[in-house]
Amino acid sequence: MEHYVAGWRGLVKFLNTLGSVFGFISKDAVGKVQILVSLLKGEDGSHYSTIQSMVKYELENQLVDLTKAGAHPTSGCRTLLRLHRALRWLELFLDSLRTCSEDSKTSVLCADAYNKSLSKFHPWVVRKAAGMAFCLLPGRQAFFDVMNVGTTEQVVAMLGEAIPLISEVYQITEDLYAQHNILDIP
Ligand SMILES: CCCCCCCC/C=C\CCCCCCCC(=O)N[C@@H](COP(=O)(O)O)[C@H](O)/C=C/CCCCCCCCCCCCC
Repeated sequence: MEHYVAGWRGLVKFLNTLGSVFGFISKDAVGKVQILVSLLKGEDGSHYSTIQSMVKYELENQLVDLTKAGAHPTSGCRTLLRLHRALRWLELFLDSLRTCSEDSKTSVLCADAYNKSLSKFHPWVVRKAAGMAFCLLPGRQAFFDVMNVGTTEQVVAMLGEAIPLISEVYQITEDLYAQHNILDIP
């Protein structure tokens, strides 16, 4: 969990460099990361050291609203599920950035990745706001420059190593949530 949270913190830091138009996205992600950090550092923190232990603890102690929003709007399982869904967007987006041609539009790549993943969980107003923000994304080269990894070839190689790890984390979480039937926490 500590590493999961650290990963998201790094991503949010990157997002914040893209400008205030992404502030509403960053704010939501920061809020969710903060909830997980509070749980991890709280008095029951030992139960939050892994995603597996969190799921077991919260389900065994009825700390998750399973069918309708109720007493546990900030459960770890619910909060992490939102970030988990966003991780699929990230995986798709990074993979398209890695494989696209130099003149591809990042706004289109980002929107495609979003439409294939996260968008189905968002209401109309969030989808519209996200779509508008995507139009203000910098070009592929600017993305790569901010990453500060080196030449385009080096960034592409780095992404080639990172994406399978993101996919693995995504799949392990997806399987765990499916096994406990908690992929639809409201
Ligand atoms: C070389 C490229 C590196 C790319 C690095 C990208 C860094 C991205 C960092 C953060 C991604 C944002 C994560 C957003 C989490 C959204 C979680 C969510 O779905 N929340 C909604 C549901 O929450 P509840 O209401 O149920 O608690 C919430 O309603 C969402 C509100 C904000 C809008 C979310 C839009 C998400 C768009 C994702 C694409 C981000 C675009 C970034 C462009 C780089």
